[in-house]
Amino acid sequence: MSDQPDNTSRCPFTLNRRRFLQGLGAAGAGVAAGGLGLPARAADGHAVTGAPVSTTTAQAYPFHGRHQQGILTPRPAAGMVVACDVLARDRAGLERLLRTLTERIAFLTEGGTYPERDPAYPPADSGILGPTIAPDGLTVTVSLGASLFDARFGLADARPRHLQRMTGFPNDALEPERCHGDLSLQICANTHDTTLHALRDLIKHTPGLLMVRWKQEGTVPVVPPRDHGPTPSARNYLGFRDGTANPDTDDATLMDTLIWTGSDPEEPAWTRGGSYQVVRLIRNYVERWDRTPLAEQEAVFGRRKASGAPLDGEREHDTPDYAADPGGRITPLDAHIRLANPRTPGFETHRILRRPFNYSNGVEANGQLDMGLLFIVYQADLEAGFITAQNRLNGEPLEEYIQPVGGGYFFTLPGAVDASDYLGRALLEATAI
Ligand SMILES: C=CC1=C(C)c2cc3[nH]c(cc4nc(cc5[nH]c(cc1n2)c(C)c5CCC(=O)O)C(CCC(=O)O)=C4C)c(C)c3C=C
Ligand SMILES: [Fe+2]
Repeated sequence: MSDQPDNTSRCPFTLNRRRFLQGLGAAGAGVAAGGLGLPARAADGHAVTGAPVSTTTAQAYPFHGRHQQGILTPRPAAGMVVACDVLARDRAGLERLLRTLTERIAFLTEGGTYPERDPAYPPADSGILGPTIAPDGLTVTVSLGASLFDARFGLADARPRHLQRMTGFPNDALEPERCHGDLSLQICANTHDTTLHALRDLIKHTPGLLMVRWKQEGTVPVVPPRDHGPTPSARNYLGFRDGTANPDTDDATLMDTLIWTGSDPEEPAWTRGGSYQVVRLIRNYVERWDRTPLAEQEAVFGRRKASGAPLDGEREHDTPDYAADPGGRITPLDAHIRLANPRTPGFETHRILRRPFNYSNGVEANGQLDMGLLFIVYQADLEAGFITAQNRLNGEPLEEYIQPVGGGYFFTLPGAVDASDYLGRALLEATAI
């Protein structure tokens, strides 16, 4: 017998009452639904509470390959970075963790049905996407922090050459509880729920091995499909198109030079096919920004706000010609894009691949919106890439409107090439005693 109180006499939507209303004519039912709480229906016949429909749930990125997914893969609408502490006590535990992550990510990114369990036990899955999950463009990218290469697991001699603990830059106000980590998970998908589902699955399968340290979720605004021409870059929360001047990810030779570790003979051999990941949580002071004149906003970035074009061009992908403007009359010398990439001979080796998401976390005690950029970049050499760019940007006019508050440096593991491989295998084999 149920231990719930019998509320039927007080409930306004009893079965009998529903049956009565269903017997009304269409017009009468419409009125009644609005007034009495029956599921309201839109013109296309969907109930208000029916699930929103997506056409991209079947989209899948193959998990196995030389490189992990989530780096050259186009940014989807939802992303998050989760930094974790590794709780495993020894190398066997670390191997178990890496094998489990590999096996779970392979399943989650392909999709499938969870096994049914004896109801006396917890279900196999959180169930937030139902018993069968679709891939929904999911990618999970696993990277290691410098702290994992301490004395715990005997990895110290195999640390990637440039991997180090992130240190503060002059404009930083880093919050310790939102910095660093032994391991980062970058989780991206077409919908936010798919990223959260993946995270809960990974946590459920790694008890005693992994603990979340901090997490930042983000989004990218979606645009309608276009009939012709390239899709313009998405906008950040300062209203500017962000990502325009990224290196061409279809150029495999360029990616081998700029993004994938492998060409530097000083790097440990196991790192081949990986990449350095930088994550920065950068607060945007949007109230101040929204009261700044348009001309000043455009001078801060060196680009037009509406089109994303450089100040000396007309279209988003026009190339700025700084050589023709040595004094900075058109594009100020301290404009963000001019500092970040002066486009001088030889500077190509310092280019980075940016893959940021916008974040909105709520409200500060002073009533200001806590919004910003979950800035994620990849490069083959951390010092030649992010650190060089950030040092050039120190003191830029944009700093009046932004403040980095967290993040970390990580090394993204090479991919698992087939079903017999696992993420981190080459590292563990290279350091086997
Ligand atoms: C250290 C590297 C960088 C940080 C930190 C950074 C923060 C940051 N950037 C924007 C907005 C834009 N950035 C743009 C271009 C751009 N930014 C960097 C580097 C960092 N940005 C680079 C290397 C470039 C490309 C420069 C070039 O090659 O021309 C742009 C312009 C459009 C584009 O190319 O993407 C915008 C807009 C914000 C809001 C921000 C911190 C909150
Ligand atoms: Fe930038």
